Amino acid sequence: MTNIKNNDFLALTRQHENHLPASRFEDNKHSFEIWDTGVLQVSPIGASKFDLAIVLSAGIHGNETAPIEMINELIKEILTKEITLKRPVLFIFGNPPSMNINKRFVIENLNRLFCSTYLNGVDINGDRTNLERQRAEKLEGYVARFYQTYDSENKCHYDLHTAIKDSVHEKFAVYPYIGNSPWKTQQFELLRAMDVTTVMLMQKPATTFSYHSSSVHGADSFTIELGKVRGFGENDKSKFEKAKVTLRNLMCGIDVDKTLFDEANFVMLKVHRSITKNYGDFELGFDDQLANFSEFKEGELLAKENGDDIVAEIDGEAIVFPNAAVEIGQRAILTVVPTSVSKSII
Ligand SMILES: O=C(O)CCC(=O)N[C@@H](CCC(=O)O)C(=O)O
Ligand SMILES: [Zn+2]
Repeated sequence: MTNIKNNDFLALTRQHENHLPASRFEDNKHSFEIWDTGVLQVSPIGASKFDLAIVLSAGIHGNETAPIEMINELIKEILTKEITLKRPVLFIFGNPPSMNINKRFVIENLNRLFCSTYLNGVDINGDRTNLERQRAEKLEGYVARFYQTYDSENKCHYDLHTAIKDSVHEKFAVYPYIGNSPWKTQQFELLRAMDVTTVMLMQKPATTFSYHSSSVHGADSFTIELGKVRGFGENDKSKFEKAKVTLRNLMCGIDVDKTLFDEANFVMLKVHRSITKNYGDFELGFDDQLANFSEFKEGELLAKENGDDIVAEIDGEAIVFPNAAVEIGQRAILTVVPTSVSKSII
């Protein structure tokens, strides 16, 4: 029997924002293990070998509520036996205390603390071990435990977000840097099924959750931006339906057809550069409301700091995730340019 009241794992998580004791229960189809607040492993009963182990995370930023609500609904469908999983899934609500204050984070951006970055330096209060640093370390441990438990041939991780700004391309994915490895048609088709046809190819390592799963565990891993930041209960669920159906299918063993891949169906972009905020007076050179993927001409102003202008280096350089309020030393703008994946894809 479930010990999740009203089958609402999000409510349980938010009621216990810092800790939930580990527990286990099962029905005739699935075993459920709560590992911590916001961390739930669900596994099909009866099989011991699986072709794919799936990590689904949301709420790494607490105010990005649409994917949090979507994942909660998928969990509810399992708990109420509406659907039956074919593959084990680790569900993660990343930062429950920040969900409860409707903020991106409490002290520090959790999505800059992975790959053991939580060990480095101190936060703005001089603290080495704030809750977000502790959470990053724990989440890394849970993901490792999950992938080690199943030791499946394939691993994937979809880290679901929503963006702060409007966006020329409403839904888009970040494909973490994978060195010389090829991009995967299967993954592009899965994104397309989710209604995500704009993909940003990262060109170097990062300290994000998706890069961590990709680089440490070899998972097919993505940060996926499904729309714009809104409060709990304010999201238009119809806009997330294709993402939800695709993830439900994946969990239930229904895969996309990778032979349908055609690059013409996508907007493929590669990161041209990452502009770091180096001084406290950093300011954007454009309207704060400008949409992600707005293009600039060579020489147009992107930002100013310490008396210097930072300008577009080439025509068509487009901005993504502009944020002058980040901490000094962090990424304040990404710029992207068109690219092709045709030379390195399987
Ligand atoms: O809209 C924004 O400025 C931020 C949206 C967001 O949280 N994006 C992620 C992207 C992570 C990645 O680069 O893989 C982030 O900034 O953490
Ligand atoms: Zn986010």
